[in-house]
Amino acid sequence: MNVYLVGGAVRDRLLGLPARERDWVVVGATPQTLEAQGFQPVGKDFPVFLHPETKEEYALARTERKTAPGYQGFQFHASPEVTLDEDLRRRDLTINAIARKPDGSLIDPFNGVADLHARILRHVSPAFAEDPVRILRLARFAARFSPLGFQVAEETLALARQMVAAGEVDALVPERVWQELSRALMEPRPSAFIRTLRDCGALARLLPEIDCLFGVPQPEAHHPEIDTGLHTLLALDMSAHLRAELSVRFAVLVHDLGKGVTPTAELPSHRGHEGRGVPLVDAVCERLRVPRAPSDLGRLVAKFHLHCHRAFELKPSTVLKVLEGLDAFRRPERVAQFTLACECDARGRTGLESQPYPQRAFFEAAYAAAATVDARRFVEQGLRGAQIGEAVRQARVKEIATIKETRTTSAIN
Ligand SMILES: Nc1ncnc2c1ncn2[C@@H]1O[C@H](COP(=O)(O)OP(=O)(O)OP(=O)(O)O)[C@@H](O)[C@H]1O
Repeated sequence: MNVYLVGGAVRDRLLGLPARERDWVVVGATPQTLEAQGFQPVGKDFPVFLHPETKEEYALARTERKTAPGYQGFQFHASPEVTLDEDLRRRDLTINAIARKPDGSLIDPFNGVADLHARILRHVSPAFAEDPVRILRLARFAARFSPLGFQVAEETLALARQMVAAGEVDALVPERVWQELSRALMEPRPSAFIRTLRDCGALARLLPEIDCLFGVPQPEAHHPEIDTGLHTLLALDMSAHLRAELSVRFAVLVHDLGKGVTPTAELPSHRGHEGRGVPLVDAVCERLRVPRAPSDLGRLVAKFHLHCHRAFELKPSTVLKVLEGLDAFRRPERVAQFTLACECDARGRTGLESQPYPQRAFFEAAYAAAATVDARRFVEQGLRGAQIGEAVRQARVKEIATIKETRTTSAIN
């Protein structure tokens, strides 16, 4: 049997990037041969084994054939007769289909090295069309590698377009879409994921609420970039620039969905878009089965982002209402997440990328002050039931008012 290093580890080393997980492909072996050598089988769908010591993944060379739409519709064929070329042929991109022998020499039947040098994301073979998740992977690699100058090959985009037109992406199960979307959001340029999906028509099928933001104007005075879709992309890349966690990036993606349903007669103004956005965020989250933390934050940022921008104009009681809306007194981490998403929104505008966003510190300080109010004080004073809640609220408002005053005074000084 022969063993080759494949996939991301080979690609990233050629790009001079830090090493990540190593995947191996085994040619000329049976599951029994590997098990006899101490490899442990993992997963029931794939012929994959763990190395007895390194615990790295070794997959038997395999071919696969689509039998039905969707995730489960694949038939794998792994046998000692499957060649390395056959295994590489069913991989997604040429840059992911380079193998390295233990002696360091490369086997590169699909010219992945040339595409690495030319900075091209190109599909390996027509087999690409058999699994629609490859479109999402393509877009995700664009999000990762476009800062290095990578572009999607025209022929790959054309193939992706055909797949979308044939209804292929409609068969994707929500878990696979969310898995790719959530990974793509964590890449250095998440906007390239959305752009690639848009370029091949997949965005309209998977995230129509985002797709319809493109071409929707906003007031130029607030948004020099004008287009709502473009603003969303700028805000998203800002979230990557500020190294935000997943929930924040997802919230940034969906914060302006309400602008997609503004009545035409009201454009370019979007009065009330926050409220209109919430049910759309719900729809996306339900459809893609988005986990609780990002979906909750997405809803909250859609609903309250203008409050954050206007922090200094708000009455202390309104600041408290926002904090309560965030459930901040039980979920304190929400304050930093919410305000960071709002900063990405504010700085995700052409020419305003470096502007300061003091609203964040203000909200944090207002929360910290309000959180010092201790209900026990009012119990000791003899208050009962609803009276306690009201006293706590008033004390919190007072604390926030003090913060507001100091912040305003220091701004004047
Ligand atoms: N759906 C797929 N279709 C075709 N090939 C795939 C698919 N998923 C994975 N591969 C192949 O398996 C390899 C390993 O997959 P994996 O998802 O670990 O990505 P990777 O390229 O190692 O990148 P990452 O850096 O994200 O781990 C890929 O490089 C690719 O060759």
